[in-house]
Amino acid sequence: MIEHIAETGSTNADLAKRLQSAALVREGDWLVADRQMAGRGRQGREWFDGSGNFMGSTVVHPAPADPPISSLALAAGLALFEVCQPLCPDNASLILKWPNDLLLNDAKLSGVLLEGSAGAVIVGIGVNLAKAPDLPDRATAAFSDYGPAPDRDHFAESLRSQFSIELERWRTYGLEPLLRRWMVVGHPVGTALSVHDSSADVQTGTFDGLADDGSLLLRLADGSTRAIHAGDVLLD
Ligand SMILES: O=C(O)CCCC[C@@H]1SC[C@@H]2NC(=O)N[C@@H]21
Repeated sequence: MIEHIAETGSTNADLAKRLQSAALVREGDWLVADRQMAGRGRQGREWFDGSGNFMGSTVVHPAPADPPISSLALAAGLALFEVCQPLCPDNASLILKWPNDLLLNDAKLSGVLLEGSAGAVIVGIGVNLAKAPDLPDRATAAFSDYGPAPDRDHFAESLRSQFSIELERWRTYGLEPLLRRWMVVGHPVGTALSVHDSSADVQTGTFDGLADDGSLLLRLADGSTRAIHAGDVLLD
């Protein structure tokens, strides 16, 4: 089920509140907002409130036999990719940047924020359908830069359905097929990139594939490889 809300602070915060008050938040259900006045991004950043954009959150209740929870980030990215790829203009390229940002012609089209709450994981997704924010530090894109913006409600329904499919695959078949698909639609091996962590440390190198748990393998200048479990990746 998709619940619509006209205006809120953050759909992630709304679901966290419900989980903390022991309200039942069912897996597969989504909360989608028309406006977000305090949208949250990764690493403490704000998420732009773009009217006509998709801004929504859902919940995953981890089961004991599930793959590592951090790998949900990759499953969410794949769901987004599969929904957005058919909407892409022919003259634009769409790739996943680790772990789950979509880049449309190298500019950020969408973001995913995973937050833990009361034993559940909240998966919040924002997609620039109708408007991209002007950001000082990175290029952004919206589908509307290339043609008419996709219908938000139709998009929400496609994403709800595809996310359920990816979640089911993640649970049933584990990470191996997911990682294989990610390698097809993500930035290629050899891509020069830098990883910025929350303490402002920067590591540079080239992409050397994904480890079995979904972490990013970074090849450093000295030829050694380091597994990156979290951080903000910028492609050079
Ligand atoms: O920084 C990122 O790339 C992640 C952005 C995630 C934004 C979405 S919009 C819906 C949900 N509610 C929030 O407050 N944030 C997420």
